[in-house]
Amino acid sequence: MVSEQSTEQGHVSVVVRVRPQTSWEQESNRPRVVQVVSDCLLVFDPEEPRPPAITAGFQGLDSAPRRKGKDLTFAFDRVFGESAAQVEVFENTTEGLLDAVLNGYNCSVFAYGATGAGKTYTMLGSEKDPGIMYLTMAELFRKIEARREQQRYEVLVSYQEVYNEQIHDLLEPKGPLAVREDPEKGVVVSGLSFHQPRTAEQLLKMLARGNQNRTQHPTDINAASSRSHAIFQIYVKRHDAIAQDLQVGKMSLVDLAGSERASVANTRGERLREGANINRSLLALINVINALADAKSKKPHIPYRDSKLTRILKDSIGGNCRTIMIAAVSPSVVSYEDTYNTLKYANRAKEIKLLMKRNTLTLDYHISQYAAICEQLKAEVADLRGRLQAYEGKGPLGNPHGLTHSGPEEAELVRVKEAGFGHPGDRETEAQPELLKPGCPSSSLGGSSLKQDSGRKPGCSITESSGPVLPQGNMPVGQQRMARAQLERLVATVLSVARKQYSVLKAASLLTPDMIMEFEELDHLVPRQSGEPPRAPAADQQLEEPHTVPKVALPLEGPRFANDAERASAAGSSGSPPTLPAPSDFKTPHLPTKRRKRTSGGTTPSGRHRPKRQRKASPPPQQVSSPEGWAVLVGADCTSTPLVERMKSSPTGLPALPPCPPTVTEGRVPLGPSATQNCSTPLPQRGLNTTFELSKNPCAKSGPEFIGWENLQQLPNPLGGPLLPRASMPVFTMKGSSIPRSSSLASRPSMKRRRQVTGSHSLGVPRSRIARLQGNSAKAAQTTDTAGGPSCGTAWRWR
Ligand SMILES: Nc1ncnc2c1ncn2[C@@H]1O[C@H](COP(=O)(O)OP(=O)(O)OP(=O)(O)O)[C@@H](O)[C@H]1O
Repeated sequence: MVSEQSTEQGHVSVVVRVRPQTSWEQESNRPRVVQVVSDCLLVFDPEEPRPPAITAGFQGLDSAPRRKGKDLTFAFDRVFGESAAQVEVFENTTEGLLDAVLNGYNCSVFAYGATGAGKTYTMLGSEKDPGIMYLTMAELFRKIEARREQQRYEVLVSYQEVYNEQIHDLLEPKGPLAVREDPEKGVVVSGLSFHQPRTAEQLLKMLARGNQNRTQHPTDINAASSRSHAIFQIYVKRHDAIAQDLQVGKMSLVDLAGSERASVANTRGERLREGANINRSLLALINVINALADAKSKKPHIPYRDSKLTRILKDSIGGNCRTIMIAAVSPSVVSYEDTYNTLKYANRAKEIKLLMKRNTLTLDYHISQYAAICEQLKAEVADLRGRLQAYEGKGPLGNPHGLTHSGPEEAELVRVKEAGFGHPGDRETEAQPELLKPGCPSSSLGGSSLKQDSGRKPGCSITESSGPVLPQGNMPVGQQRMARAQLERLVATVLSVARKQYSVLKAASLLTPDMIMEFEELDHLVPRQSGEPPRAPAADQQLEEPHTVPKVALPLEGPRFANDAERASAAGSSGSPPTLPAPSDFKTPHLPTKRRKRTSGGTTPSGRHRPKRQRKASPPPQQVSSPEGWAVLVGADCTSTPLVERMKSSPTGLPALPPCPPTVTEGRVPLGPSATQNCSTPLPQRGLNTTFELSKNPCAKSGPEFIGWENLQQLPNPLGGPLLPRASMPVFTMKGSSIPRSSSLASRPSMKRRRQVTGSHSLGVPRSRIARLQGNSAKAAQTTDTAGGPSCGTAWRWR
């Protein structure tokens, strides 16, 4: 692919070279019809008396206007008189193009003129007096040598002729070659050989050999008349060591066959046919020149296809090609008409406009990009190797990831690390894996959730500050106790603030039943969070070996209290922080009714409108077997409540660390009453063990300190069954205020939707990475399936 980087405008340069008279012209004392006035001016057929020098051998020139001078003045870019040396012509024409060729431009030099006008002499020259082709190559090699340190060049040459409308390779003669146009390469002569001369001397030999293959035949005008158009092309490929680009310049040196008049050249037979083809192709060239000169539009029709010559030279005449036309003329009156026509066409060619564009192969840009990509891939491979070695070094044999537990959480943790989140140098992703705690769902580790540090669900990282918390699976017992102590202090602080708020609101009579309920919940939950020693062995086991905990139903809640006083007494005796003062105006019997109304939408007893609960995405709540008994409604999730919003906006600025409800499961299928709650109640027929598991979080515990607000938090069963408790309804949630107050359950569908979205989104990031690590992808996928919707942080975001 060739790109065009820079352009230059200009016109075709036209120079005229007047050859010296031949010996027989001198002997015949023929009058001159060309007078060189200056380096740029000549006068054709000047008005001056000429002696009648027509001899008997040149009857064909009798019609030449000897007496009647045209006296036409032509101006060209350069005019070389009869005494001009080859080097002078070269230095004032082709040499100026060499730099352009070396910089990736196309250039061409044509020698145009009548037969015997000196075209071949100018272009090829002789061994003693080499012409432009040789001088060009010699200078080209010299320039390349001078630039050797900056750039690296390669030179290729080809030499072909167009004879009788057929293309022949002059350096490797074979059959006629076909010409075609390649959309990327331009004009291509199929089968044309390219050669790489190392020195100018090699090139000179090549030219001599090629010229021997060129079709030449003597005519009356030229004893060595070239019967073909010779095209010598030089390709210069430049490799720039700094810019890493590749530029290819092409120079075409063309020695056209001379137009001839059969009557003058006295051609017959084959020579006559040759002359006809020569003239036809030259006519096509003239038409091309005229069309290019007359081109007004951007895409004029140029009749390149009228001849093989013009087809080959399509990209070497005007346009994107610095072009120099060397018009060779004879000064003798014998070539009066030919000289006149040549000067006219040369003068016409001056009008051809050029728009030179540098040819740069974009391939080299790709190569430079490949180099960068290779370096990037190398770095990535090295990084992956290092991480793999780190995993292998940590873990026991057969467990390359250093996991002591085979639970899904570790697999998830590994998956996240493998997904690149722990990439060195990435501060955000470096820190995130440390925030991971076994039990945190996979979805919380996704890209989006990683960016929202605060989005982790409470309990996933137990810390008073924002410092990282090591996964408990790897955390020593001492550290776990310290973390727990921090949690207790934090919860105690939060509880204190809540109490103050409660008192203020109560004094201002601003408490609503929902708020009361929420404070009650807080009061209920906090003691369990705030450091009560775990009672159930399973709970301790969860802390240290969370992945060995079997999936069991949650235990029953603690004993019920008949009233607030009893509840407060029980809480105080348990050693937990004092509970909230029980609202005296709290009427427990009202709440079931209120709940029923709320679930069906409409208006609450207080007159506020409550949105209708969206049951569609919510799993069916567990039916309670007995009105007196509590079943843990694990489907309740951590959703936002106004209390949290108020606390977040509290002047204390304390972080609202929400307690965590018992672990929820993927399906959010409510857990049936456990044996300790109601041994006679059969468990639901659905696969509880596959859908429920206990949270490692101490807040998941339920026990004696659970304040019996059964009536307050009973919810109507949509199936018409007994009322459902919402004991596990979280107090601190993260959702925005758009969620209706006290609508934790109502927000469950949205939570589920959010979880689904989060899960898919977050998993989308690692998935592509995992694809590279086949050995772990299946494990990760399995993890997602088995623990995809569990407890903490699945869709939790701090807002
Ligand atoms: N500048 C010059 N100085 C000396 N001799 C020249 C010069 N130009 C041409 N000649 C001589 O003129 C004769 C014809 O020149 P040349 O063969 O180059 O003509 P031509 O244009 O190539 O003719 P044709 O088209 O038939 O091939 C040759 O003998 C050549 O040596």
